[in-house]
Amino acid sequence: MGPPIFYLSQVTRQFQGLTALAEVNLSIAAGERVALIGPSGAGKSTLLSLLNGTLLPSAGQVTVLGQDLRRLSPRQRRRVQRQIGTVYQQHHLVTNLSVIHNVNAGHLGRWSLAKAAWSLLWPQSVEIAARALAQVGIAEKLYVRTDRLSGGEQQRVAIARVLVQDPVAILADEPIASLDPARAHDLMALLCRLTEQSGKTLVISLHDIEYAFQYCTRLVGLRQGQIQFDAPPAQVTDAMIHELYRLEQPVL
Ligand SMILES: Nc1ncnc2c1ncn2[C@@H]1O[C@H](COP(=O)(O)OP(=O)(O)OP(=O)(O)O)[C@@H](O)[C@H]1O
Repeated sequence: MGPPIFYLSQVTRQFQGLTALAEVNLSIAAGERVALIGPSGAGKSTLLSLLNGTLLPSAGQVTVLGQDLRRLSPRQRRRVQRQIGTVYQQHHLVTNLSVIHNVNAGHLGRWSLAKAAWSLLWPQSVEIAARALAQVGIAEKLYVRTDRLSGGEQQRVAIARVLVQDPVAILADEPIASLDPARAHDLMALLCRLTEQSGKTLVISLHDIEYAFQYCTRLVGLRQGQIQFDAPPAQVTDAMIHELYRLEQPVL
């Protein structure tokens, strides 16, 4: 097995005195499909933000593609960050622009300002955008205004934008939370297919654990900022899940 894509050693992240993650150790290799599960506030989004460098740790070390993000200049850090694509539940699309502009935003880290500006008038890299849209199953929407699409289609545009970026790893924060079960399964299957085909790594936070069991190769259970278990689905028992989501008993 090659060097890990993500490596966290004793990572703690605090927000104004609140500890969102505490002394987390985690190593994720190329091609893994890792689900982050656990109750609200467990630290799943915080962990994803550490993996893509949106947040830096308060203590400990986060290594992405062999680079310690805290030791890099902003420019070097951006170069590493471009290799990590993130799909958010709120898709962060500019909905009054056509789909192609939103997909092309995946190039922005690499394009010059002039090319980016020019692309607003004359879309560049049409073929690449069209291929990405075909991969997510909405090839015909290339020139449609983004706000004319359904929520599920907009989610696919967000994934196409990440594909154009051609990242080594895809992170997804609750990507199926607003979808009905049929569309949620469809999207999970799509994310698996896209990452499996190209050997990309997938790290995905999920509220609905059924999808984690069905589609991921590894489940990381987070509770109160700590990893409670880290195992393949076949080794995760009902008792472990029950314990993960257990409500705290109020102190009387
Ligand atoms: N920017 C922030 N400022 C202050 N506190 C934060 C910030 N981001 C997260 N937190 C806190 O850190 C803890 C972990 O939050 P996080 O969003 O990572 O959890 P989560 O497991 O993703 O929850 P959910 O499933 O509800 O999205 C929570 O107590 C949250 O309130």
